[in-house]
Amino acid sequence: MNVAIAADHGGFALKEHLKTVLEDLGIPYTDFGCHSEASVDYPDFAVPVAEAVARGEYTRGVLICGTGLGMAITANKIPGIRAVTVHDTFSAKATRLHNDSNVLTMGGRVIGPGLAGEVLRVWLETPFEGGRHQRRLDKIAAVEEHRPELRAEAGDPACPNC
Ligand SMILES: O=C(CO)[C@H](O)[C@H](O)[C@H](O)COP(=O)(O)O
Repeated sequence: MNVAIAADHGGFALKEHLKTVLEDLGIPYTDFGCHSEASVDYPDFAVPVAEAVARGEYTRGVLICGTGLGMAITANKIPGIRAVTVHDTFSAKATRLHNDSNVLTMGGRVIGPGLAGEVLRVWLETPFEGGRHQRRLDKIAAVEEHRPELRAEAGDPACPNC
């Protein structure tokens, strides 16, 4: 397990705290920036982290902006990325069990450091359940790959022309 972490200015302070949580958990990480509260653009940080996770260089990505939303929108443009914005531990557990999410985003203007650290810990420690959930992830991958034959094989009723 290793983690790529990044933030924009709205998430900088929370990123710094989450790095201490990763250190306490003994999980190695790389900080992709930013390195201050000076205004920056979140896509410039979401894309390198998402691409590094998609290439398999990191097991998981963690992206923090003001809300977590811009980071998630951007990261989900990268094939193979399942980025989720999560601010509670129930969803953190569920999205790992069911979605095998590989990028977690949070908002530094939304959540405090204590709960954010707990969300991160639960998200990192919960395994993917597989089974029926893998079938659903296969359908997402088929859409992402623009491969209607995969959607047809998967019996996707939302793809009537497959
Ligand atoms: O992308 C976002 C919203 O979906 C993030 O919260 C950004 O951090 C935010 O938009 C930055 O806003 P700012 O006014 O430039 O600080």
